[in-house]
Amino acid sequence: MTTPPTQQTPLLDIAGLKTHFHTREGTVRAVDGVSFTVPRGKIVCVVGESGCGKSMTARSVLGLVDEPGRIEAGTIHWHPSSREHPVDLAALDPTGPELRAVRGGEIAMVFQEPMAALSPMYSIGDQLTEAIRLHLPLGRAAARERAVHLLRKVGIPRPEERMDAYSFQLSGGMCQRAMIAIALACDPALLIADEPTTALDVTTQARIIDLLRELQADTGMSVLFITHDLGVVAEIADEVVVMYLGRVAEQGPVDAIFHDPQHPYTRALLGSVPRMGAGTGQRLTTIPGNVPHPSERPAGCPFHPRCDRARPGLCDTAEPPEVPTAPDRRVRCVLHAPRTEGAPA
Ligand SMILES: Nc1ncnc2c1ncn2[C@@H]1O[C@H](COP(=O)(O)OP(=O)(O)OP(=O)(O)O)[C@@H](O)[C@H]1O
Repeated sequence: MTTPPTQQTPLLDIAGLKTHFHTREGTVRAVDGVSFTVPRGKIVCVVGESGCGKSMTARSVLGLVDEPGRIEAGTIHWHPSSREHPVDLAALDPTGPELRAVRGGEIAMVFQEPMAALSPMYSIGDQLTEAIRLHLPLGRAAARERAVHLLRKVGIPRPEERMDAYSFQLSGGMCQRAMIAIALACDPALLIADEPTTALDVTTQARIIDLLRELQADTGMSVLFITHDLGVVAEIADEVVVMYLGRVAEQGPVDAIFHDPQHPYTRALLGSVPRMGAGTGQRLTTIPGNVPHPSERPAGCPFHPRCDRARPGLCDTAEPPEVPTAPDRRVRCVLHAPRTEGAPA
């Protein structure tokens, strides 16, 4: 029996994903039981402090986890409309042809450092044309025409001339636009953007965010956007996944997360950034301490040593399950866990 995806079928469905690194010092549980979905035509932002496992979650989707890391458990169901059946990307050989075809063809990725991601040895046009011809059956002239069209689409002025430029002749913002053009070369159903604006100045950052929003609306693709910056989340997200130490602390629609954060970690993150319209007298707070290394995960809820609402004897003993608090929201905190003996009212 065939099951073509409907608009309600998630494009990407990550369930119980565990990606660990087996090092000489011990096991680093970088991603430790992450579950969330990316709906069709939506922008999902994964947010959290450095080291929470955001990048490793994204890299796991594409089989780009470096040694000694590997996916230990979980599924990553991928169901674009071009496929009748979903495929579990976690079960594919990361170096095999099936995942290679998905990478860059059905799912594209842009990274933080556009200068480093582009080769200084080849022109922008050559790199773009190669990306197009790798996945589409186009001749040289047609691929070049598509390349110029893509450069224009990502807002690069005089695209015909820029085809011959090298990355070192372009600004950081222009390089990131070129990277986005390469990512769009094959009309991906999903674009994974890992901190794509972090290395750029604030004005350029805002322009790239606008561009990604426009491209998403224009093409209908989904975007999985990795960032530590809640300002960026507010600008671009439809849905938000808040990660802490390899797990999802809270997830839900962007308005709900910003107006009614339910996990103390989300509240603390929001308390550390200025809010628009809140005036000049607003008090910003910092989250005490640092994210522990995953190999030194605290017992119980991993956030409890930094949490202003932690209950001794409860939060430091058992980690609460992730529970729904609304049809489209989930949170992993004892404050929202089903009542158990000894739990706070
Ligand atoms: N090759 C590796 N060997 C061992 N541990 C690793 C390796 N790569 C990443 N890690 C660990 O995995 C954890 C998660 O890393 P990840 O890059 O996903 O975090 P992140 O939330 O994306 O942070 P950042 O914003 O700093 O990139 C970190 O504690 C990191 O030290």
